[in-house]
Amino acid sequence: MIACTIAGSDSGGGAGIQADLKTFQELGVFGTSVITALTAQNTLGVHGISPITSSFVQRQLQAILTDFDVKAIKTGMLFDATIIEGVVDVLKNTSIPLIVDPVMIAKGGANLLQQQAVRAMQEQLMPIAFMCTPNIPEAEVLTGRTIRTQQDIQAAANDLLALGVQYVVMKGGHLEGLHATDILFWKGGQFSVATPRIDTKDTHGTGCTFSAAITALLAKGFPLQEAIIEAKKFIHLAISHPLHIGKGHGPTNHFAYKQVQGKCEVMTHEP
Ligand SMILES: Nc1ncnc2c1ncn2[C@@H]1O[C@H](COP(=O)(O)OP(=O)(O)O)[C@@H](O)[C@H]1O
Ligand SMILES: Cc1ncc(COP(=O)(O)O)c(N)n1
Repeated sequence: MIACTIAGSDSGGGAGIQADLKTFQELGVFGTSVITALTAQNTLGVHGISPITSSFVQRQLQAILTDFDVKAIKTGMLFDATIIEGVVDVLKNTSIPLIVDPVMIAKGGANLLQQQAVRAMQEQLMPIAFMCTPNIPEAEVLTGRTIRTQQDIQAAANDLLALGVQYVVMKGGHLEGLHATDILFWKGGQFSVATPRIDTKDTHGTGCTFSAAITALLAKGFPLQEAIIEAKKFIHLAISHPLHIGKGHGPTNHFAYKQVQGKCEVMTHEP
């Protein structure tokens, strides 16, 4: 099985392209990659960004799609509107499921998406996406809402569905509570997955890893809700077995899922 990630490189190896490829590999999927930007990054923060031109992003993507039978594609850091437009231009005529992780701000505060690019994400990328996986701050930017309550989460998900994306996973890592709960929304329904919240500062790359796991599992042919449950196991195990690498917000442990053979309880709820 082959999957593709379109994202930024994290020299520190915990997020971006590197997190995606490690996750694909651990889940038994062959990973291909389109790099949108280089970041000089470690667990302490982003120390520089060098974007790739939109035309070279397109050239990478075309090289992959003209040769490989790619079963699912994810996007991460897209950096600017020209890159988003270039990616949309290539992907709009394919039927490969596209999972959009609308990466905006690194945990250390650096901007990974220019503000002027939000509109391109809303108006061009979302209509061709199968799924998007915003965290709460990203959902706030994409919808212009303040999100505090369950009603706010539902309203924001409805706004995103109205942009044309078929499924929205609202990630709950930034909310408070005993559990980290993520909710899958579609027009007319929802399904949630939760695991106990872990008290840790090693959360660099959690969002990239979770969306990469969903992408890999969809590429393998998992039904959607099972892919979400298994991806939740992957990220929970990656956070709960920290590697203690670096001096800042450490990466998650991509080895953990395979090492414990996916053993992890996920609470599910479908109202
Ligand atoms: N402290 C934590 N304990 C357990 N799971 C977490 C924790 N923080 C985040 N997660 C999970 O990691 C995934 C990524 O979520 P989130 O941190 O919200 O995304 P992002 O990295 O994009 O900010 C979600 O499945 C979320 O529920
Ligand atoms: C190149 C790159 N892409 C994405 C993230 C966001 O990481 P997170 O998953 O922690 O939000 C990052 N820090 N760097």
